Amino acid sequence: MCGIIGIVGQESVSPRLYDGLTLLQHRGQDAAGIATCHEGRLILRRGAGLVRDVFSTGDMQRLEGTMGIAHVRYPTAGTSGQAESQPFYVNSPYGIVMGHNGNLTNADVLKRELFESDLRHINTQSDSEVLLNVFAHELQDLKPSTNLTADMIFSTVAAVHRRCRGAYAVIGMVVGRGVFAFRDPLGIRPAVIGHRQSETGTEYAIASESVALQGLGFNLLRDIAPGEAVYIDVEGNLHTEQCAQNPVLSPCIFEYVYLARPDSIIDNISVYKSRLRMGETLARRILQERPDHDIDVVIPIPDTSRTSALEVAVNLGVKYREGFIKNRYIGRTFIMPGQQLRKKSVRQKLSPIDLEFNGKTVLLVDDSIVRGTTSGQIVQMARDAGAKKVYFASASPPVRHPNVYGIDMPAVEELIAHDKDTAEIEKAIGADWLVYQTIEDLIEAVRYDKHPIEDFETSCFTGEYITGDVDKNYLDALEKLRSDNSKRQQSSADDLIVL
Ligand SMILES: O=P(O)(O)OC[C@H]1O[C@H](OP(=O)(O)OP(=O)(O)O)[C@H](O)[C@@H]1O
Ligand SMILES: NC(=O)CC[C@H](N)C(=O)O
Ligand SMILES: [Mg+2]
Repeated sequence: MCGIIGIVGQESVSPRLYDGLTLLQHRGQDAAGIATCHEGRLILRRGAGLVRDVFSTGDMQRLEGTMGIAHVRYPTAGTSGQAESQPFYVNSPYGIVMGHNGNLTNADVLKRELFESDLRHINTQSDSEVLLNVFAHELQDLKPSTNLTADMIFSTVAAVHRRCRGAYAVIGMVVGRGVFAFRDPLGIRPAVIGHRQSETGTEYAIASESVALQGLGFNLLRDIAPGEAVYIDVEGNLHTEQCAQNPVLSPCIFEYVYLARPDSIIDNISVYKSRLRMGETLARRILQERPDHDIDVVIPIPDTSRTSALEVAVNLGVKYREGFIKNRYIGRTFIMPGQQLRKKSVRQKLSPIDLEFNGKTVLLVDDSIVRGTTSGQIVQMARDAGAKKVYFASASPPVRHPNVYGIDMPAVEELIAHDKDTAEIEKAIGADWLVYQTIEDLIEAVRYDKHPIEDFETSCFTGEYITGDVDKNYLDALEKLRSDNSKRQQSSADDLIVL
């Protein structure tokens, strides 16, 4: 998952793009970029690091213009360095920049086609550069005149849908012409559009999550529909069109479990409320398995599990206590690159308040157990703080399968649950008792009350890949390329080339 944002405004957009990126920082901590357009020129600044580290005051002054796009990156392809930070740029036709959230599952085939038939060169390992070049090729293929129309953008997106597989929520800008955005035909990754009235006219913004629009003073209009494209021309006119043959809204359920901020609304569902309901269904399950439990206190593992843990406590009728304090200067652990860094950061990030553990039977609640990096260490920390017994509950089911749609969990062996049943995982993380949410309850908690979402992308829990093109060969190749081990080797290889 990455974060995307774009604005067509009446006044300078770069300060707002910057602020928007900080509101989307939880979606990507590795790299950031902003591209603006001023007097027919493109201004682009991108680099590795957190938003606050990438842009200097001087950069912000240079990023002039009333139209622009921006991106925060959490890589799922290629490396995490500056060269693959986004937005990407191609100079023809018109000059296009693009930022992408998601992951293409047919990037290799497309890359070959681009080279052999479309005569385009891809210079990185990033699938997003592939996506931009497919877009540019298809737009070029329309033999466009100097007058770029909304219909030409829509025909191009329709062609992108025909060629690309996987997940893509995209923000792009055509230099001097306008900003466009689109979502893949399954709407796996989120994107919303909002507007605001300024003294001189209407401004539009598009972002991965509504929290970014809200924070910038835009009113949420709606989600971009799966398969739909949106184009806001430089005059500020909004054009929209459905560009897919058979769109079926199937958002990634992990957005609700962990990825998104709780104060966002995705596909008309409040992430916060879905997490509260996850707590309710999890408590129901706990009571089914242990009607006569002896839990003294429910303790969340900050940050993301707080909302669900609160509702677990309320529904069990047990005290809720903040037993771990989070160091506010450390980011999200799960999206850090490399297991060593992730492991080290758990103890730097969380420290226990001993008196909440001492002599008590505690129920620790987390939103998910993926590699088990957090849960294993946290159970030990609870014991070291004097807990009598340590129970553990996960607000989502066991993560047993790689994700190929924009979450970097490529190697099945790295997932703690891949070859274990619940009793074995319980043992591996050192808990006295472990309970998981079921997939049925998770879906019920997110969908709630007959919400019209037809399907969810649930592959990391179920192994069912909704795009229908992910088989064992694909997963084996992905694992070879992107497991922690191979990434370590790749980055040392990169260093050699640079030297
Ligand atoms: O089993 P693991 O591989 O450890 O992954 C799961 C953990 O990682 C995430 O926390 P993270 O620290 O990334 O972010 P948060 O502060 O938003 O909870 C998630 O909330 C779990 O706590
Ligand atoms: N997590 C994402 O959305 C990643 C986008 C893209 N696949 C990249 O690696 O840059
Ligand atoms: Mg967490």
